[in-house]
Amino acid sequence: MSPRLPSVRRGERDRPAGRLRRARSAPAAPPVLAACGLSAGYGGAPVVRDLDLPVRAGEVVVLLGPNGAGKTTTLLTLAGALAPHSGEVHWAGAATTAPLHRRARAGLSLVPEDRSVIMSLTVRENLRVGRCDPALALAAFPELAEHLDRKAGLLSGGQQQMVTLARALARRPTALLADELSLGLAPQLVTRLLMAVRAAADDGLAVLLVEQHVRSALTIADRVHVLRHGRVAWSGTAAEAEANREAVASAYLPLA
Ligand SMILES: Nc1ncnc2c1ncn2[C@@H]1O[C@H](COP(=O)(O)OP(=O)(O)OP(=O)(O)O)[C@@H](O)[C@H]1O
Repeated sequence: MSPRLPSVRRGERDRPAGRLRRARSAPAAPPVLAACGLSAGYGGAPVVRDLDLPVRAGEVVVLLGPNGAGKTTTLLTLAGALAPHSGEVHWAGAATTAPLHRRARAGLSLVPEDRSVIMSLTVRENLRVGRCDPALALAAFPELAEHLDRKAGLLSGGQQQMVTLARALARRPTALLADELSLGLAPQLVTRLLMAVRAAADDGLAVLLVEQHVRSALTIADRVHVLRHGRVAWSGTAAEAEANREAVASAYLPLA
């Protein structure tokens, strides 16, 4: 999918950014999850290098970048699905090498790029999988209530993604890592999913979001990192990203 560049003109405020993003004035808390000098990849050569990326309780950090920049690799390494080549992942203030299932038990929720609903199960059954509290899932997405007895395979892509996200949120995680929630979805659904993520962050969840849908992601982001060729090419607050759209967009351009 082609990246959607942040091309909104200043002053064009047809999105609910101001309402979705909470005011942040408190001093920075220690991160729940952090990449510290992290390099990672597949086999010998690292795909991402020297990443420093803290994610704090109550904030949404968005990782942007062109195809192949290393966003998913970063997410998988932070989640414990990939071992770092060098550097460390810190969880709750200490370095961790725990695998994904142990990080999940400790409060990390990963929403991978492929919607992980079980198609042959009903929505109700999906919402009971993996220490999930169905009542919490329905609190996040009340619109799923009318589909509880439908097989997940019969839902639309957006509804399936709601089930995936509802389940992830209903495990009461302390950190949520989500890869391309918006992939292939209509803008209205993207907004709905991102609003649920923002609400969870406002309740204290630490969120790292990989997104191609830049404009939507900026509506809920607190901080933004742009990856290019496995390195951070640009970092700043969401307000700075909005004010420096050219700098952010240039990370998507091919090298001269
Ligand atoms: N399982 C794998 N084995 C080997 N190389 C991989 C594997 N997965 C990804 N890569 C390579 O690592 C690089 C970064 O991929 P990654 O998926 O992290 O990028 P991305 O920024 O998430 O891209 P996209 O936006 O296209 O999903 C790419 O060159 C990709 O081909």
